[in-house]
Order: sequence, then C-alpha cells, then structure tokens
Amino acid sequence: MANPEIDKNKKSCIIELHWLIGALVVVFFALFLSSTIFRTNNTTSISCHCAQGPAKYSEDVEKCCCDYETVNHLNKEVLHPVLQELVKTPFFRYFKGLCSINILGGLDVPVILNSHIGHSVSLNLSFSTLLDTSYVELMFLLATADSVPLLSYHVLRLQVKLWCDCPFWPDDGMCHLRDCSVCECPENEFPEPFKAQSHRRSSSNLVCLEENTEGAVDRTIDSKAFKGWVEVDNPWTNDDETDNAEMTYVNLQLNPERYTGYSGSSARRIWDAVYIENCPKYPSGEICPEKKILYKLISGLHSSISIHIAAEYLLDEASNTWGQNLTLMYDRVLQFPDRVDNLYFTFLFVLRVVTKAADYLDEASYDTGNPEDDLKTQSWVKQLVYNPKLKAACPLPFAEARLWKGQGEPDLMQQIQTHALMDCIGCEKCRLWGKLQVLGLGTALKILFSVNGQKRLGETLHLQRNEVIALINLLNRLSESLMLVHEMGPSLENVMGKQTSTPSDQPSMTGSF
Ligand SMILES: Cc1cc2nc3c(=O)[nH]c(=O)nc-3n(C[C@H](O)[C@H](O)[C@H](O)COP(=O)(O)OP(=O)(O)OC[C@H]3O[C@@H](n4cnc5c(N)ncnc54)[C@H](O)[C@@H]3O)c2cc1C
Repeated sequence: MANPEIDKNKKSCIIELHWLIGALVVVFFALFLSSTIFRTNNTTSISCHCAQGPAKYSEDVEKCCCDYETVNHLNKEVLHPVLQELVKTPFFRYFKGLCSINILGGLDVPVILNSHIGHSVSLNLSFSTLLDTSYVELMFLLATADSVPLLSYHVLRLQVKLWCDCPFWPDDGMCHLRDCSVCECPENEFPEPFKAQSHRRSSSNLVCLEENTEGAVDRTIDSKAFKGWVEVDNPWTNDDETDNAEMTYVNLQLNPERYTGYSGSSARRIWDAVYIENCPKYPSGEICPEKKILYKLISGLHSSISIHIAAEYLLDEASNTWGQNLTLMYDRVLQFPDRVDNLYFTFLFVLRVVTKAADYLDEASYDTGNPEDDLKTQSWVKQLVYNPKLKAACPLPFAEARLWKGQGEPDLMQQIQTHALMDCIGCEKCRLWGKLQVLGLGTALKILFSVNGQKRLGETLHLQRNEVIALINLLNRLSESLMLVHEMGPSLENVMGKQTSTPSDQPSMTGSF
C-alpha cells in the first residue's frame, strides 16, 4: 500500500530535481550565449586572443583572429599541399623579372623612357635626391629635364630588365657563389602564349650565365597572350606588361630561394635601407607605431628569407654538400620571438588578401596555351581560395578594417622605393626572389586597399599577371617557412637553449639531404 508521506516526499523531490535541471539548463544556456558573444566579438576585434604558439613563441599573432596552432594545422593540412602544386603549374612558375629604373653607371642617371616615346632623358639624380623626392616631384624633375615635353605617368614607364643596376649606389655585387646566378634556358620549355612573336630572340642569345646553375630564363614576352589580364600601371610597383624584349622570364622552380653566399656590407645595406624606408625610426631602435604594419611585413619577409637560406645551405663547398643549417636558423630567426611572430603575421596578412580576392582569382584567366595544365591551375586556385577547412578554421585571419586605423594607407613612394632597392641586391637569384616577394607584398596591399564602399572587389581591382604570380609564390614561400618553424622550432629551442651560441655561419647543427 502506498505511503502518502513517502509519495509526498517523492513528489517534492521530483519537483526540486526539475527545478535543479531547469536552473542548470538556464546556467548552461547563459554560459553558451556569453561564450558565443565573446567569440563573435573576438573575430571582429583586433585584440582577439590567440592560443598558445610553439613553446617560446607563445605570444599572440598580433592583430590576428586566428591562433598559432590553428594556423600551423591549417598550413600543414590544407594550404601547404595546395600551394606546392599551384606553384609548379606553368602559369605560376614563370615570373617576369623587372626593375624600376635602369641606370648605366655611377650616380648619374640616364633614364631611358619607353621606346615608343622615343626620348632619352639624362638626369643627375643622386641617391638622396631619389630618396628625398616625392613621386610627383620626381616626375616634374623628369618632365623639366632637357627639352622633353611634360611627361605623363605613362611616359614615366622606364625601360626595365631583370639585371638592371641599382638606382641608389654603384653596384658592388658581393656574391661569389655560382648559385647567385639565374640561368637562361631553352625556349622550348616556355609556355607558348608567353612568347612575343615580334620579339622572339634567337636561341644563340640564350646563354647560361653559369654553366651548371639550375635556372631557366627566356627574355621574350607576349603582352597579348593573357586577354583576361588588364595591362594598366600598377601604382605600387611600377610594373607594366608592355612588349619589351629586355624583360626576362624566369622559371622559379629551377631557381630556388636558398643560400647563395650573398652577405656582408652589401646585403646589410639593403636590409637597413628597406627598414629605414618603411620605419624611419629603425636606426635608433625605437619602434615606429605609425609604420608598424609595414615594418612587421618586411620583418616577416626577412625571417622567411633567412629560414630558406638556413633550410638549403651549402654545408661544404668543396664537396658541394647541401643541407639544413639549424644553428643559423636559430641564430637569425627562432631565438627572436618577434621575428617569428612577424613571420606568422605576414603569412596571415597575405592569406587574408588571397581569400579576400577569392572571386577575382577564381574568375581570372590562367591561360598558358595548354588547356590541360590550365584547367589544373584553375582547380588548384579554387581549392586554395574556397577551401571549406580554411573558411571554417580561419574565417577572418585579419580585421583589416582596423588594421591601418590611425596609420593611414601606406605611402606610394615607399612602395616604389622599396621595390627599387631590390635592384641594388648584388646577387641575381636573391634579386629575383627579393623583387618577386616585394611585388607580392605590394600586390597584397593593393588588393587590401582596392575595396571601395559596397562595390565588389572585381569592379575596383585590376591585377596584372605578374602580380598574381608574385602573390601566390610569396604565400607559398611563407607557408614553407611556417612549416619549417613549426617542425624545427620546439626541438631546436631545446637543444640551442642548452648550447652556448656558435657563430651562425658555422653549421654546428646540420641536417644534410
Ligand atoms: C631582399 C634580399 C634577398 C636576399 N636573398 C638571399 C638569398 O636568396 N640567399 C642568400 O643566401 N642570401 C640572401 N640575401 C642575403 C641575406 O638576407 C643576409 O643579408 C645575409 O645572409 C647576411 O646575413 P646577416 O647574418 O648579416 O643578417 P641579415 O639577414 O643581413 O640581417 C641584417 C640585420 O637585420 C636585423 N634582422 C635580421 N632579421 C630580422 C627580422 N626578421 N626582422 C627584423 N630585423 C631583422 C638584424 O639586426 C640583422 O643584424 C638577401 C638579402 C636581401 C636584402
């Protein structure tokens, strides 16, 4: 028989349990809501918190909305494999070398204008004149030189070629190693649409600069080959795609960025000039908040170049043994958390730009005259820019609307001069990769600032073929550097932390391959 007292207790117990469950549900729901709101705020705020990075490099990727571990994972699983395939395609493996100003000796600057203009202007422009002169003033200087009529921006397109001289100081090429050189190779491996019928060079002109270097160059171009690519001036880089027999295509796959032996005061002077250009307070050691983003981008690129040098280092010149110089990797990059951080920053910056221009890149023409290859290229591009894993893991690597807040847009003249400084690199292969990656950064900035109000990016953005090639190859270089830092960082940290520092050029820790 039922005991009414026990039944009553049971009932009140059940009611209390219901209340408890109800309360728990409410608390859980409230917690869920607040965490969602917190996360939403984080993706739109520049101060989003990033999770722990590798060992010592546990600071946040500044101004990011994607944590280190996510970036590492995403890079390894998704981006790196796709990028590796993409840069091998004919479209992305040929880069057209260019320079901003062609100087023929000393500090006197005979500037050769476009051949169809037919004028040759001789100016005495010193290093300081070039650095101190604003772009508009420089145009005026050119315009008033000799009796040349007023020159428009188009007239200012200068005759360019890959191995032009430095506009700022006499070239003092310090590269002694064969591997500094870029090799020119036969025409037959070059995509047909890239070749200009009117400027085809005889194969006798195609000489290898060094007998056994691994590069390939063809100087012919065809400005009409890529109908989808608009040939307009690029304000960031002074690039142009006009017919010019002096321009040179290089097969990047055959000219890897690696140790070349280029060093000393020549290399140091370039880096110093680039940093001063983008951060005037650099020599004093002061940080430069108004230029901080540009500084971080340059520093990230510098880290990446150093990582590649260390990853493919000539360990023994006599036996031509190549391998990893881990001491150098640690000494130049890994021991400096800010340099590692800047590498991640630059990678995320370029990645954000690529995803931002996704529709544009997807719709672009990748014609090299080989439909099969071109379809593959198109497909890899799609896999890169619309990758669902990328979207899920890193929906907004950057809140770029706030990135430049209070800093103004980067200065056009700085971009041009940084690019021109690449012509002062006394090593052809370093110059090639220096130019490509600075062009890639310039293209990233151009894309970032092309968005105008509610307009679609495609309506305001016009990219040249070389810019897209530079952008994707830059992203690939950064992606490779991230892989190396992620793989080597923690173990190197352990070993090097215990060792006394050894000179970086003596590979005390190596891994040959
Ligand atoms: C554009 C460019 C491309 C190059 N490409 C190659 C190449 O492909 N192969 C090759 O062998 N050499 C290349 N070099 C040379 C190479 O970068 C070094 O300059 C050279 O190896 C000498 O190194 P270093 O130890 O003197 O220091 P550097 O790398 O020359 O650095 C100079 C100074 O800059 C500061 N610094 C270094 N790294 C950073 C950073 N990430 N952020 C902020 N500050 C930093 C430090 O104070 C350092 O002392 C290139 C040079 C330039 C300018």
